Amino acid sequence: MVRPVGGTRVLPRPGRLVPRAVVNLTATPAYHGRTTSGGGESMTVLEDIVAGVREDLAARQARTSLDELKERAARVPGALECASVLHSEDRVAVVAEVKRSSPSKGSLAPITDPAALAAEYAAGGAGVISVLTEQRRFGGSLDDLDAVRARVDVPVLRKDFVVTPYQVWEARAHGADVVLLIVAALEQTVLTSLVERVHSLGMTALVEVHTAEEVSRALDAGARVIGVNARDLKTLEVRRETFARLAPLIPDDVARVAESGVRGPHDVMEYARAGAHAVLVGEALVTDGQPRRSVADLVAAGQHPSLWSVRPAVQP
Ligand SMILES: O=P(O)(O)OC[C@@H](O)[C@@H](O)c1c[nH]c2ccccc12
Repeated sequence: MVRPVGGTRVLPRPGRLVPRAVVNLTATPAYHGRTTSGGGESMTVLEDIVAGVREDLAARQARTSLDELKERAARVPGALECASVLHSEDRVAVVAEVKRSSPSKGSLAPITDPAALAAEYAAGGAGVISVLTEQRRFGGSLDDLDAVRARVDVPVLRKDFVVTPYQVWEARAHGADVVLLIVAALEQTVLTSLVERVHSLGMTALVEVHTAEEVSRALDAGARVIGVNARDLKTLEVRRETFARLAPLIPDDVARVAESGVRGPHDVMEYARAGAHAVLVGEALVTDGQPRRSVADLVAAGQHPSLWSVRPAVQP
């Protein structure tokens, strides 16, 4: 096994307070189910996004060699441990996302200062900050990741369409602690080797699933943290019941993250009752104009005593 680069830091407490981020409420609906880009053939949204990601990746690889990335990764502080945050038995962790736009809604918020927004999230009690780095459809970048990493002390998730080990090294070189891997975008052998690569660099893989079959693939690949995305990546519709359907297939020693569709505290409690250890929230936090308070409300909902006195072990 490869040793974690730079060792593992002890998780510090959430970061300092900064002025509230300014966010904008405009959203441009831009629904895409199937597209015809990418050579004229009909592609799913996921395939289309991955094709763009591969092009952008080729450009970065031409600029920065893997060896340079590895040197950079060796110089940054080691990845933060986040199993305890994402797998607590007495609270639901809130993973708060820096997300400018999405394929389903178009522009959500300009987010001119992602670090300030992340600091607000951390001040509100977010356990992890998720940063979209995909550029074409989500308006993110590695610069956003750098800015957020430099500002907050809580674990940071690189949210992108990771299909090569180069992107995993890139995540580490830019200070990420957690890397998203989407089962639907990866062949099983590639998924398994990417999970191993993420773990060998001391980071945590958040392995995203949409179906029962993908849950088994995630478990076979060695996932310790599984995210059930309620948004169907083909149709882009949110179906919150997907989490309750798939959660019983995920054993208790694996952290269950409910992704997408959290509108407020009520949804956090619903996901918690269905067995979520964490929730991942983007749109609701970037569009409501008071990110610190909104995160704090979600955190409070996830610690509600009624959840922990009644929460049953999830039965298969
Ligand atoms: O904005 P929402 O509905 O709160 O969803 C957040 C998050 O789940 C979503 O951004 C997401 C989940 N998986 C992804 C994979 C790629 C890009 C984005 C995502």
